[in-house]
Amino acid sequence: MEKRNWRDFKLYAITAANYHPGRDLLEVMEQAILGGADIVQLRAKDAPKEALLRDARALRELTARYGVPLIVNDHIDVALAAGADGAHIGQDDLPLAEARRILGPDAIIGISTHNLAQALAAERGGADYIGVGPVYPTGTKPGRAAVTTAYVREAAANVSIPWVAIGGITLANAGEVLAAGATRICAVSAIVGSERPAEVCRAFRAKLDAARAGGEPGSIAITVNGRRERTSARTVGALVESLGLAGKSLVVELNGEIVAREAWATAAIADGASLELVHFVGGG
Ligand SMILES: Cc1ncc(COP(=O)(O)OP(=O)(O)O)c(N)n1
Ligand SMILES: Cc1ncsc1CCOP(=O)(O)O
Ligand SMILES: [Mg+2]
Repeated sequence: MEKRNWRDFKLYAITAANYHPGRDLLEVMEQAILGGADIVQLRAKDAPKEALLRDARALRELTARYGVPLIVNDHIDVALAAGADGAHIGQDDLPLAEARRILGPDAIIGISTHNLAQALAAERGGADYIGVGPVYPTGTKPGRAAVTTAYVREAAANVSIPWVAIGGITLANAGEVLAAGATRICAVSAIVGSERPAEVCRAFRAKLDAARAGGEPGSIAITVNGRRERTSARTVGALVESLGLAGKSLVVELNGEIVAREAWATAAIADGASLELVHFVGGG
């Protein structure tokens, strides 16, 4: 998969099958991607290796279809075997230099950090991105002390590689995390534990976009009715919603083809897409 622009990610979704019993992992993660998650991590702490590899391969296929990077948590061997884009390691996992040696120079390697000294060490050591957290206490990693938004502020002021705030982040407190200087958010339970992961992701994206409006990382360039615009929407439905046209009498043409209303929710918009939106006003 192409690594182009992966650094522009804004919304990082991590798997956790325990939060969606009875629902398929791929279905949940596809919903997250359709809602605007632009990087996906496979994290399954207790899964046997065989099951982990099976899920990694299935997620590889799914994420490649949407051009979304796939990261595997902890297991460098599974990341390699599944052809993932990279791996995420923690302070107690395989050292960064070893992970880099195994995965190679092009792999995306992320590291968890809990204070600024760790963040600066990760930066010096050649990490591609840093996790900053847990910002709040979270049932996904019970017993871990929260670093609070104080560390988010420190990261915002001092870290120059991409970094993502993680831990206990929900739609209710995301504003506080963004106000502390985060421009990227990672969530597990808030996304995959929701009945409607796509809606939650869209709402996170709206907050991320509102916090840093205009040509920000994660947005794509599209043409709408002849005008060049940037958007974080990845489907026709999300675009229509973001333009305040949901529920209106509308015909949508995507790259010269009319998109049936039933297909709006899944019709993907890629960078460079051209759309015509014809809105019928009044009538009768
Ligand atoms: C994006 C991101 N940030 C932090 C973590 C946590 O990694 P780690 O500290 O190794 O803990 P486990 O996830 O392995 O329990 C992460 N996975 N992803
Ligand atoms: C994996 C991880 N690392 C730090 S906090 C965390 C869990 C985040 O999960 P949630 O978004 O459900 O709080
Ligand atoms: Mg780990």
